[in-house]
Amino acid sequence: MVFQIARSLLLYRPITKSSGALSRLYSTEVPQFETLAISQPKKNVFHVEMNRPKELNTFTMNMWQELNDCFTSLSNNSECRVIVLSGQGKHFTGGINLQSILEEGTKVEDIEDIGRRARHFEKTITRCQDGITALEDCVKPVLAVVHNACVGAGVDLITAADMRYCTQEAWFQVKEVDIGIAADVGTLQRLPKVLGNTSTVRELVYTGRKVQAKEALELGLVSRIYADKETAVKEVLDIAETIAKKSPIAVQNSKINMVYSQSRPTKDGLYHINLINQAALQSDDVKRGALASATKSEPEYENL
Ligand SMILES: CCC/C=C/C=C/C(=O)SCCNC(=O)CCNC(=O)[C@H](O)C(C)(C)COP(=O)(O)OP(=O)(O)OC[C@H]1O[C@@H](n2cnc3c(N)ncnc32)[C@H](O)[C@@H]1OP(=O)(O)O
Repeated sequence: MVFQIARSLLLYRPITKSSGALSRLYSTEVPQFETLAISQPKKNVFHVEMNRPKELNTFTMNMWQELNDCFTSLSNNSECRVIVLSGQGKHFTGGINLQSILEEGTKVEDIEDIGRRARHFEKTITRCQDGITALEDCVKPVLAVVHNACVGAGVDLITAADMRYCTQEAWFQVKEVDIGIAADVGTLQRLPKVLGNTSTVRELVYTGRKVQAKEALELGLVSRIYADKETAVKEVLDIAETIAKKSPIAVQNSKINMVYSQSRPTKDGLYHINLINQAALQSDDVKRGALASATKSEPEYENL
């Protein structure tokens, strides 16, 4: 009986493309970038590839900005439910472009006052931080696939992703100490949470030693190791597809709450999800999901 009522409710509310007010909020337009390539290999699954293979996907000022623009845009793109992030070419990334960091230094040479020079760097560092934090702020899950080198800023980047996978020849290096800086775009804050261990993190941060794929798996930095990049991308796209078929309300609110809860007391996190679910429990997705579970059918959900 319950299911008959639920079914009739659903029949009167067919799935339509977002329109009217919703379409003003959510765009399906996919912007183009110089440093990133975006494709849609599966329904509701987007693939973002760092696209500077000749430069080993090293981070320039433009790339930090484009990462921010890209993930902000996909967060608001209703067609997109899950994002897979990888790098084109030989390595996932060689970290910050060393030329670009030296150039940033020369930009302040004409500014005499230290306070004003500092303000210049404040803006630069914020721009870099925002490029990484955009992955965490993006309400769609981000699944990173690392092959070969993942150096410096690459570690900052993947620790802001939801899940990490790698190939068997992948390696990771918190290398900032070797270029004379304290990591400032997220590794120091996020890696301890990812690994659940500050002793190992501090060792990696202070020594800059390389972590091979096997150790990365043991430490919990990655969830799985694949034989090669082609297999890794294919398998991770399949995981992404599984997620993309779930309720977008459930998946996205889970991410929002997990990000919110990661640096707050359990009680605050519980209150936050309580507030979210006061509205979300009234969503069509609950009716569709419950009905599909009860009838062992495949639910379809409206984009979000
Ligand atoms: C406000 C800022 C916040 C952000 C901070 C971020 C900090 C960081 O990311 S720290 C880490 C910086 N990156 C490095 O120190 C990487 C150093 N490079 C390497 O470890 C290796 O080159 C690498 C593993 C990436 C690749 O090794 P492979 O054997 O495959 O190639 P190579 O022959 O070493 O390099 C090929 C050419 O690429 C140039 N190159 C490598 N990395 C960078 C880089 N990060 N920036 C600019 N150029 C890079 C390398 O010099 C070679 O050039 P060439 O000799 O002209 O062929």
